[in-house]
Amino acid sequence: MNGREVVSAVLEGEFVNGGPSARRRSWPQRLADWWVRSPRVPAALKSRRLAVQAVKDGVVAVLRSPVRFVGAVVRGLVVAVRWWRSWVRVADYRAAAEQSEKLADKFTDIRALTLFRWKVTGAVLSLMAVVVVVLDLLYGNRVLWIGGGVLGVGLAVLGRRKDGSPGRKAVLSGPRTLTWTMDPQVLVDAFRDAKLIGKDESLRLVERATRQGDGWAVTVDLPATRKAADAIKNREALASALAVDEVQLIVERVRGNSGHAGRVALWVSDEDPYGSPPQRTPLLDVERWDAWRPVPFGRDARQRRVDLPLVWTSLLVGAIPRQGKTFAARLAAAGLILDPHTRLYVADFKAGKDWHAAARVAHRFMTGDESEHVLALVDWLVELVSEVQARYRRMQELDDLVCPESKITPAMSRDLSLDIPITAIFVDEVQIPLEDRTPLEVQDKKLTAGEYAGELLTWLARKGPAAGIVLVLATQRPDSKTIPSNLRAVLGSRFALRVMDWRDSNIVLGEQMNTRGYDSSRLLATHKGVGILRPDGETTAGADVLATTVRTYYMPNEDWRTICTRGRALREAEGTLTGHAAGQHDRPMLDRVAVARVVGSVAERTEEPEVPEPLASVVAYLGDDLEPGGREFVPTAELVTALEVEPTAFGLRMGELGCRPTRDRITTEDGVKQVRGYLVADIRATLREGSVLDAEVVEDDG
Ligand SMILES: Nc1ncnc2c1ncn2[C@@H]1O[C@H](COP(=O)(O)OP(=O)(O)OP(=O)(O)O)[C@@H](O)[C@H]1O
Repeated sequence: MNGREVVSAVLEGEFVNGGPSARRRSWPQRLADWWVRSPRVPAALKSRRLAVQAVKDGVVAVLRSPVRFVGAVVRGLVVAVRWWRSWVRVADYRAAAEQSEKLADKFTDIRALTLFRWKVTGAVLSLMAVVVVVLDLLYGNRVLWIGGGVLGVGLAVLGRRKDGSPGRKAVLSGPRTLTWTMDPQVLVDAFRDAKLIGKDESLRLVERATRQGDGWAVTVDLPATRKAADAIKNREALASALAVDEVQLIVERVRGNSGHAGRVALWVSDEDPYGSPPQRTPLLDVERWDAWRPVPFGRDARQRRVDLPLVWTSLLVGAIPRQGKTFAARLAAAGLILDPHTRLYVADFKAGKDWHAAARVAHRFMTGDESEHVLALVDWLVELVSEVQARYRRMQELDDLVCPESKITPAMSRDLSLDIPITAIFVDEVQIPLEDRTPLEVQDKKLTAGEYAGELLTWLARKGPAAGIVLVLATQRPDSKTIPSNLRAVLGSRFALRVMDWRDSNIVLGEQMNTRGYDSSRLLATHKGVGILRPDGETTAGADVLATTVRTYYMPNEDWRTICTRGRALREAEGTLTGHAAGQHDRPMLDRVAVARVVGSVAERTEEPEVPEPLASVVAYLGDDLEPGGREFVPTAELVTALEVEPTAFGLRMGELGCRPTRDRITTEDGVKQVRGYLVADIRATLREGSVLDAEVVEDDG
């Protein structure tokens, strides 16, 4: 099946979702809707693709039936012989005698019975032989055929595969990888082994395994009360049960009208989906791009295109060195470069060659990692803050037709007379300016250049997107000290390539993302350019998909240069080449005092005490449950598992912070139990003492 079909299969679950307009629908639409959703209508009648699949399955079933019949007969024969053996040996009587240690007493009885059963066997066989010979003489060969046929069917029925059918289980069952495509029972066993369903529970197959792209796809319904989200979370256990590497297994929820909270779509790739050579960016084939369209970013494991929306959001890229951060940030830049109506600010603190070509198109450009560069960045940010304020003032003056909300629109961004183009600022290795300790005095307040840059960036990420400012920050050090939590909380899209551990991954992707099954420290070092993308808003994978593993397109320097040259030519043609690229090296005109005042007032309001770990993780984990009316009690075991912490150290640290555990009753699958845990009211009280509750609610961007 080709790639386009794969995408449409996924979108099927996404788009049928009715908005407000879906309320008043005509009856044919409602009938169509019912048809798609009804469990009574066979899946094969719901779509052309499924019908074709059903026909193919039918043909395969017919072709395979002789082989399956012979298999069933052989199994039936084995079952029959085993049964006869245990009968003739009087196995049940013998076992009972053995158990009650009376085997010696009963030995004579058993022997007599065995002898008798042998005789019965001999007599029956002789009788059957005589009957067959006589019938054969009377009616000819036909009897043998009919007898053989009846016996074969009988044995096949006895040997058919069914739950609990007798037979030995192979200890080494060979590669399980593809068996499940033929035998759904293997899939059920895998879900059981992965503890995603109970021993007595089963799965409902929504769609049989079908070939999609370079792998197999199957959709199943979990039993009632089991959640698809848990299947996603425990993908690794499932991959182990199916005997594949976890990068080969994609588990997704099916949402919308044809999905529900317990419906899971699985896709198992034949081989490492990121093992093949990377693809080049499709932007190379286009003359120009529209910044308002999501930028082609990469492909997921199933080779579905993943696009990244940039306008109205901001992006944080984090990873350990040499994993492809700069390459990823450049992909985002490439889309904007090919739109002549965007203005670019590029600050390359990596000070390498990677960004060089952008100097030809950027309104402001610098490369270097000295203090002077950090101060220059601060100036740019001050300039942008004034610009954002000026834009809001200008938007207020515009009539409702041009500017319906206090937000930039595509038409406004392209109107040269308004002069409010989409403006993107790219800062590579943003940890360098953020950690800079050059002293600054802003409005009589002494602070470092790093702190001020952090405040300005936070202000821009918060206020800028609606005014057309796009922030793209890449960092090698995604720790909480380097990127202030206030700043992280307002960066909408995140892309985490490989990092050192799950904490760093959560810092880039958002609190608790590891417990939801997204941990970029699990990515392989050899998989360069592969990362977890948590986009802001709708992507091609659908608005409901929390995050996707993406392999970015490969855009080496030569392609990057081509795109920058093309971007320059477009700007020259449109008359939008400005600033650095146009040879104007003037320093920005700055109203530092006014900017310090607006940023300072926001910064003061948002300056909140940090919640220490592990309390911060507990708070993030509890989320809304922390509010009054949420949960009253949370077991320690649950927290320890969810946060992946060492229990003793966790208990000690929580104690130091003022949270003492208590015992309470909880209802589990095995009945009511008394367990240790924390009262949520106590956690709330501890936070309030440190007056940090509000702070963390802002910070909890997960
Ligand atoms: N999508 C991709 N496919 C294949 N290889 C890639 C991809 N993206 C990046 N790479 C490779 O990864 C290498 C490192 O990329 P990049 O320079 O972007 O890393 P970085 O994370 O920015 O490193 P540093 O932290 O040192 O700045 C590149 O040389 C490139 O060859």
